[in-house]
Amino acid sequence: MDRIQQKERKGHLVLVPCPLPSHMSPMLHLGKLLHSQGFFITIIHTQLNPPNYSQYPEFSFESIGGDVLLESYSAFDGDVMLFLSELNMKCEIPFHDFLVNMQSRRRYDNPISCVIYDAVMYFCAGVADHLKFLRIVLRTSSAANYIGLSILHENYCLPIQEHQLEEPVAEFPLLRVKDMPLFSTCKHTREILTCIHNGTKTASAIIWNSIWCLEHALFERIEDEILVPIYPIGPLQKHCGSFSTNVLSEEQNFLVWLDKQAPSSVVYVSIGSVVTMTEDELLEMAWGLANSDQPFLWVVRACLVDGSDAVEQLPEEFHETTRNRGKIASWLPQQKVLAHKSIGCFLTHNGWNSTIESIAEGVPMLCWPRVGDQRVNARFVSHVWRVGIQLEDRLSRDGVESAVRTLFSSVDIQERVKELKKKVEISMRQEGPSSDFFGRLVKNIRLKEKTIRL
Ligand SMILES: O=c1ccn([C@@H]2O[C@H](COP(=O)(O)OP(=O)(O)O[C@H]3O[C@H](CO)[C@@H](O)[C@H](O)[C@H]3O)[C@@H](O)[C@H]2O)c(=O)[nH]1
Repeated sequence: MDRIQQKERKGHLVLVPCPLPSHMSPMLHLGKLLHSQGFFITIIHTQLNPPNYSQYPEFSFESIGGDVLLESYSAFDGDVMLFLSELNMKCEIPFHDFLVNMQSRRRYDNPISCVIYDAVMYFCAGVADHLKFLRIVLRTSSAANYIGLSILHENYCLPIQEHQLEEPVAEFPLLRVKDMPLFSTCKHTREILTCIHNGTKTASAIIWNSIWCLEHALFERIEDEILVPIYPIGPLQKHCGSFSTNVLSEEQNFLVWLDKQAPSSVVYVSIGSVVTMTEDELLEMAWGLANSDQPFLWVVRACLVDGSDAVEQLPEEFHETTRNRGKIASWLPQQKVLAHKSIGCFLTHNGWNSTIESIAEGVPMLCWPRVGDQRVNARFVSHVWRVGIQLEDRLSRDGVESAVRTLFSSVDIQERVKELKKKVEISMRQEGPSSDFFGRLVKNIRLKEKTIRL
């Protein structure tokens, strides 16, 4: 039974997640947290990757654009900018109609007090402002990525010359030019970055799925520049540990296998939910793991290698060599895996969720960034927080083997990541920064609600 009864709930928040799985999940976690503070929560979603209603009985759901068909991300050949452009164009009118409809019913129903939307769903800004709804942005990537994108946006001078790649970025020397979060240069890129930035800078507040102890200097820099209150309340997935999803029985088998491995010995390998690799990279990764002599647990999604079943492309000789110490899964409960005592390192593409999940569990990283913000995150992991090693250059079996060996023998890196894990734990405690920022966020929304009612 809910601690707060339905009739006692006050304040109605409309949450608009982006349908990509790694964006959807932080927003749903945020919804759970806000619901625990007595708000009504309505989740707006598209027909693409709709959330599973039965896992969230406490929320209301509204599907917008019933007959507006959205193509899946893969139809855009991995071009996130083209995907976002299409997504925002198709959602704007249905979302407007939904809010107008809610406004006309406001005398009877619990009126909406605020729209909270993923920064990349930038159509929400114009609609909410036009209809005079309070709006707050959720950012699901790092503060460093935000700064990198702002610099790109203001100094748009692509394409970057080859000889500049190793140079530090003048406005942000923690990054080299080649670490900048460049996305595609599709004709909409500039327009999309402008929309995302303008929407963020003019919001009432920004919620960040990041952690004060990791990026406080950057948050201060951003706040000075844009004068919008920032609430770094992450890692959202960790706040909601108690709400963790069920583990399927086939996934349970992998956890049982982990139980049998030596402490801190297993290399966990995953490159997230959308990134793909070539057949050549798959083979180099496989032989690098095999030659490292460490046990490994590897997430090989069905669509990991474009156009064919990735597992079938692994040679029989590889399976033979690693039979007793390697496991391949199509999907795993990643947070549970990272928290397992047998995990010794995470070979990751450094998506932001994976990066903070790894830090939160004190697991050092082998960074193999592919696109966009992953390069920024990898640079911070390897050179700012110094809790990992980056695989530079073309992926090779020797590179993977030698990086795994170096990481397992680096006591410094292991100690630093354990220290960082402790700082994250402190952040999440009742008086810690993440909890404190969350408390302030709730107060801010309640205050604004009152102003709106007056
Ligand atoms: O077997 C698996 C593999 C992944 N995950 C989860 O899937 C999420 C993956 O998210 P992330 O690490 O952020 O990677 P992507 O799916 O690639 O995320 C996209 O969105 C992120 C947030 O904006 C960006 O940082 C990335 O660059 C972008 O590719 C994480 O929560 C993982 O725990 C699982 O639960 N099981």
